[in-house]
Amino acid sequence: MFPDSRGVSPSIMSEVASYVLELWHEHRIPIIMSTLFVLSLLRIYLHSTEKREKLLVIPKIYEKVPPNLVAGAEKKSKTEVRKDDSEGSESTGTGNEKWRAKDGPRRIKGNASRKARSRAESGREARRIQVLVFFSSLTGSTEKNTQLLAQELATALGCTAEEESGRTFLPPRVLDLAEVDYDEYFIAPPKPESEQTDYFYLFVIPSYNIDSINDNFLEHLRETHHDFRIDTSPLAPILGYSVFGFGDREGWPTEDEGFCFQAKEVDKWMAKLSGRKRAYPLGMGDWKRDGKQRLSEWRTGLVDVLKQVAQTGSLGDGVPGSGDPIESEDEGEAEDDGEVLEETVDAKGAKRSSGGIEDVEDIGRIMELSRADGSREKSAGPLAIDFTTEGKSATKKSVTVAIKEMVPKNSPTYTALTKQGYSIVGSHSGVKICRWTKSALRGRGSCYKFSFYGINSHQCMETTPSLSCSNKCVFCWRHGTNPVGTTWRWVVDPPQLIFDGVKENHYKKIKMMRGVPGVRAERFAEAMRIRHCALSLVGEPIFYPHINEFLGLLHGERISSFLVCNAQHPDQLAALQHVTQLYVSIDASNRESLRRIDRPLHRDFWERFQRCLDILRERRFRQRTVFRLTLVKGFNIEDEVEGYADLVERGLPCFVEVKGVTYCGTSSSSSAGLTMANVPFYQEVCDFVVALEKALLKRGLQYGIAAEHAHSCCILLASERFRVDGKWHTLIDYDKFFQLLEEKGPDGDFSPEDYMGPPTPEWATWGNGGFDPRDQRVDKKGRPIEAN
Ligand SMILES: Cc1cc2nc3c(=O)[nH]c(=O)nc-3n(C[C@H](O)[C@H](O)[C@H](O)COP(=O)(O)O)c2cc1C
Ligand code: SF4
Repeated sequence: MFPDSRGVSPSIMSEVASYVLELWHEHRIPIIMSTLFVLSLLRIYLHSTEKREKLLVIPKIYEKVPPNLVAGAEKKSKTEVRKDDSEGSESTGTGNEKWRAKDGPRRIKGNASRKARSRAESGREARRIQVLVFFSSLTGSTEKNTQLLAQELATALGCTAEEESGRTFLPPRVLDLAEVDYDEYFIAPPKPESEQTDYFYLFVIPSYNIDSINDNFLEHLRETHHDFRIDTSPLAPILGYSVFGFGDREGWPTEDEGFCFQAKEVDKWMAKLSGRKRAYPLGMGDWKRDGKQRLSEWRTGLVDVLKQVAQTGSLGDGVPGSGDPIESEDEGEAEDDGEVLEETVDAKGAKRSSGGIEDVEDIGRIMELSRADGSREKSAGPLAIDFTTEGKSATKKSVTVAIKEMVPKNSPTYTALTKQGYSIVGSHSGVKICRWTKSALRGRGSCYKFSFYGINSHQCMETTPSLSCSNKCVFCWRHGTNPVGTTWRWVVDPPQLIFDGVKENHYKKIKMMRGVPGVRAERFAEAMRIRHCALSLVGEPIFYPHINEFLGLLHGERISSFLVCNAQHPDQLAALQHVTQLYVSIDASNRESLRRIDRPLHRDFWERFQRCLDILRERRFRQRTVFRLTLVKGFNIEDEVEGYADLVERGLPCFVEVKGVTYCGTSSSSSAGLTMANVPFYQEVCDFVVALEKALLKRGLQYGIAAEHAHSCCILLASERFRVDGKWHTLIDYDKFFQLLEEKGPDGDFSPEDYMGPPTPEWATWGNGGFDPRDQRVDKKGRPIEAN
């Protein structure tokens, strides 16, 4: 071998080469790994020190998302994957760096948008709302109605095409479901043309039981919901949605038979896709009859909601179940303004109210003690007034003490009552939506007062100006949490404050129902005008020192008053001015039974009770008086018929309402030994009423069984004064009542007959069950449930 030109022999070179090759073969993996590692480090270093453009993966609409939301916003961009696909590899249109879809299955997420949405909902920035009105139409009527709807919405929301800039609302856009690309609107909200725009979806859908565009559309919604690549709520970024359906009652008389069934379907799928953003109840109208009127009511309600959304950026709170796709069978708590028997002790509540200064009753006791000590505090507040003690002691008890609030905000009583759904107004008043109001809003039946007296449950407010009571009835559903006492020793709130507060809270609670599936748009709209007030919630309304002024405020707004008192405050009863209907609870027929059932705090409870009956007798031609009997098996049914007949003879009420106690589930009443076994069967209530009627006739008293509401185990006996030409007239002419009141004043001389209404509807009379035929009660399989 000869050395090469550099003087290295070829044999040495070949040896070196084979050595290197050998080395490579032996260590190639560590070498490759180390090289890759070093390269990665180098890349990371260069990347972190590089001066880069701002990361612009966020769609322009949410451009100002704070840095901590950038990651979320990146996900948001993914929601547009399908849209991007449909647009090829074009930019998203914002001019920003586009998001490139990767190969393989893609997941479309709505949750990132939720972050952006919550920001949008915070209302911190002036944003625009784009209402999109989708419709379908085969024969054209829905299209016409939708165009008109959009124009009316534009006017009501204050936006026109010419004046769009600077407005909160952009002019609504009408979109035909036969023409739109579903992917563009129903996989994610579309990309807005301008920044700061949020969407609100409306649908006007006629139903067709033949193949139509509706089927394609519904199929798309269904598929989107079930597509594993797409989040279950990809439309969550929209502000809200609502659906109106057109149908034909002639061919499809009821919902079960298919009336507006496709609108209901759209409503259901949109609830799922939007993450429960039903902003207003599903509206339905018969195109031949009430369609236009229903659509206009629906629009009016929607405008309110849209304005609220514009103001607050959100739909506001809803009751549990709001926005759910379909109705649940649960109608909420089983309480109403009747008496409810509960089964077991609410352990928590009971514990809380048993120790320390936890109850107004305790506060009262402590005040008594402090008085006994002689340690009277000087107070700048109003004097304590004893309203319940007669004559002599009234002045004596006007002791100067520091007046406290009945239910202070920081008290366990307040917490317990609010937990049970009460809104506390001021310091001693409360309001709550009763189960019948909710039920009527959903078309599932009204309370017995609709059948007997024509009270619309969905327009009825249940309230009390005094949460305190002087009884501790065993069947009281107040979980033992309401304050009790025999005298008023608390701060007295002015009637106007209470009136404004209870109305405000009632409406607030009604509004919280608007996302609940099954709520009927027309009833929801009607519910926004209170027409009746049941003063019977919890506590004793006539305990409130300004009850007459409070009634004046109710009547001033033409709200009828049904006042229930416990027959323990004769002085207040005597001073009471006109109410639409005056109730006295008659929980037992004799002293011992009353003591056992009502557990009254007054020692002279029986005398007070009897005085109240006498007052009712005197007033029977001025007030529409009612005895309310609540039957509790084992307590006040057996062998008491004669005793009750005696009481009726003494008080001569216009009506006697007999109601079986209602079962509720939890209670402090178990301490009184009550169980479900104490709830009488409807047949037992019927038997009792028949026996009572007989006992009354035996005494020569002209009463008869006028009406029934089997659904709530309630039967009405009425004086013959309310039978005209052989027909019962238990309904009330409310307009006439207000007219008389306005003409003659709150102490005016007019009688219950003067505002007697038309005949009791046939379906409500004795033997016909009494279930409101406008409503439908169905079981889980949609089968009608017999009302009686
Ligand atoms: C063939 C046909 C089938 C229909 N099916 C239903 C139905 O199942 N339920 C319903 O409530 N209305 C039904 N309707 C009534 C329509 O929904 C109603 O007439 C609607 O106003 C039509 O709207 P359009 O003129 O925009 O197509 C049907 C009407 C037709 C002509
Ligand atoms: S009268 Fe009013 S508060 Fe009472 S149960 Fe009926 S709807 Fe409810």
